[in-house]
Amino acid sequence: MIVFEQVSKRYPGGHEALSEVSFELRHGELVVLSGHSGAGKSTLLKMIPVLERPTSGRVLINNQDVSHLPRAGIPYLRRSLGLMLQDNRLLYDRNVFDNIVLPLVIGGMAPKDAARRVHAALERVGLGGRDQEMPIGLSGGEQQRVAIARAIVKRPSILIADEPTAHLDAAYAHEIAELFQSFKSVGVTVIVCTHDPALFAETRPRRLVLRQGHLIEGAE
Ligand SMILES: Nc1ncnc2c1ncn2[C@@H]1O[C@H](COP(=O)(O)OP(=O)(O)OP(=O)(O)O)[C@@H](O)[C@H]1O
Repeated sequence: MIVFEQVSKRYPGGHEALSEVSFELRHGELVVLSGHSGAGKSTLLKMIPVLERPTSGRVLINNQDVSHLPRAGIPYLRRSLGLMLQDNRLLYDRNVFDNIVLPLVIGGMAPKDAARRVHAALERVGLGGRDQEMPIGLSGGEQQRVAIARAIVKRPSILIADEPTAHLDAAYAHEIAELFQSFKSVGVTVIVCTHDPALFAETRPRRLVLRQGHLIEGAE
C-alpha cells in the first residue's frame, strides 16, 4: 500500500537527505520511524502527501506513483491521508469543533454529517463533549488529541504523525502512544516518527530507522 523504491532526496544546495530508501508497508501496519536529528525522517514523511518529491526513485501509494503526480491530483491524494505534521498547529482563535470540522468543510461535506463525524472523532480520542472549548484551555496532551481528531475525522486509510508526543510529559506521551496503537485494530496504516520509539513498543510495531539518510533497519 505504501512503497518506497530507491528514493533519494537532495535539497537544492544541500547534501543528500535520503539515499536510496526502499521499503514496503502493508495495509493496517503500525510503523515507528526513528533516527537522529537530521537523519531524514521528516523528509521521508513529506514524500507521502507530496509536500516534497524525490530527486530519484518512486513512491507508490495504493499502486499510484505519487512522486510524479501532477499538482492537480494532490488534493485528491491528501483526502485519503490523515496528517499530523510539525507545522500543522491548531487554530487558537477557534474552538475545538471548528478546528476539527475544517477539513470536512473544505471537502464540501454537509454540515449535519460533518458535525456527526466531529463528535465521533472526539469520542475516539477521549474528548467527547469538549467540542465548544477553546484549545488554549486544554492541556498539552488534550491539544494533541484534538490534532489527532482533526487528522482522523476524514477517516483516512493512512495516518502520518511527525513527533506527536514531543513536548508532552511522560504520562501524556504514553496516552497518545496508546491511542496511535489502537488505530491498528481498525485497519488504519499508521506511520509515527518519534525520538522515543520505546513509547510505542507495546504492540511490537515495525521499526524503520534512518541514519544520515540511509535506512539502516526495517527495509524488510
Ligand atoms: N527544505 C529544506 N531545504 C534544505 N535542506 C533541508 C530542507 N529540509 C530538510 N533539510 C535537510 O535535510 C536533512 C534531513 O532533514 P529532516 O528534517 O528530514 O530530518 P529529521 O530526521 O526529520 O530531523 P529532526 O529530527 O531534527 O526533525 C537535514 O540535513 C536538513 O537540514
